[in-house]
Amino acid sequence: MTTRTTTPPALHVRDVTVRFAGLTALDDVSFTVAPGTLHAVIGPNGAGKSTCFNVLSGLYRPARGSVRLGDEELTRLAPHRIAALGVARTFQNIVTTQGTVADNLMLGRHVLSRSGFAASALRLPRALREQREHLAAARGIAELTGLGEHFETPVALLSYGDRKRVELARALCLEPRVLLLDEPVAGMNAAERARTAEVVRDIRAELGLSVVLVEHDMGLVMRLADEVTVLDFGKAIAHGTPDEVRGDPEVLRAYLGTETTGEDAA
Ligand SMILES: Nc1ncnc2c1ncn2[C@@H]1O[C@H](COP(=O)(O)OP(=O)(O)OP(=O)(O)O)[C@@H](O)[C@H]1O
Repeated sequence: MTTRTTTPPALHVRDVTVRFAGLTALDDVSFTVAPGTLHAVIGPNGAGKSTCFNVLSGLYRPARGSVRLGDEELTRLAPHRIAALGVARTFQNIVTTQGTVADNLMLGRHVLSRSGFAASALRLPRALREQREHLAAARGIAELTGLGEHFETPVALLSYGDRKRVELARALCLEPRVLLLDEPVAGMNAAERARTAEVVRDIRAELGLSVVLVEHDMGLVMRLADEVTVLDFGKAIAHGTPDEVRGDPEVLRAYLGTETTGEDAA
C-alpha cells in the first residue's frame, strides 16, 4: 500500500481561544499531541470538544492562539490546505449511504491524484496507471479497516458500524499524518464499538500516524488513549494518562457536576 511512513511531526495547540457572540467556547486551550500517539479530548456536553476539532481542521479560525503541525501554522489555512498537509478528519454525524465502499474510498484518494480530469476522462496511460495504484491503496485501507470483504458492496447494504467505518477509511485514504476522529463509535452497539477500537489500534500500529480522538465512550478512551486532555466550559482542566485523569478531583467534579458537592448540598 502506498502510504506515508515517516513519523508525523508533533501537533502543538497553544492558547487557543474561540468566542461565539459573547460565549467563550475555548479559553486559552493548550495541549500537544506527541508524534504517533493517540490523544483523546474529552469533557461533558458543551465543553468545547467539537469546537476544538473545528479549529484543528480549519473550519473555525480562533480569536487567538496557534495550532502548529511541526513548523506549519494551521490556523490561517483553509480546510483543504490543512488536509493537504496531512490532517484528515471524520465527522460525528456523517454516515455515507451512496455508492460502493470502493467508490467512497476512491473519492478519498481524489485529492492525491496527480492526473487531471481531462487525462482521466481520455483514459491516458499515466492516468490509468495512477487509477490502478489508487484502487490498490484503497483496497489496502479497506482491509485495514475491516471492510475488505465489502469492497464492492454498496454502502447502503452495510451495517451501521461498517458504514461508519467507511467514513474512517475515507479519511485514511488521504494518507494523513494526523487523523482527527470525531466520536467514531457514536450510535454503535457493543460489538461494533469493540471492532472499531480494534481497527483504530491496527491503524496506529500499521501506519504510525497520530490520532486525536473526541469520544463520549469513556471505556474506549481509557483503553486506547496514550494521553487525555479534559475540557470543561472551554478550559483545559486536566492533562495526563488515562489513569492520571481518571483520579483527578477537577475531572470528577466536571463530570459529576457541582450540585453533588457537599457545599451545594448544604
Ligand atoms: N457555531 C456556534 N455558535 C454559537 N455557539 C456555539 C457554536 N458552536 C458551539 N457553540 C457553543 O460553544 C460551546 C462548546 O460547544 P461544543 O459543541 O464545542 O461542545 P462539545 O464539547 O463538543 O459538546 P458535545 O459533547 O455536546 O458535542 C457550547 O456552549 C455551544 O453551545
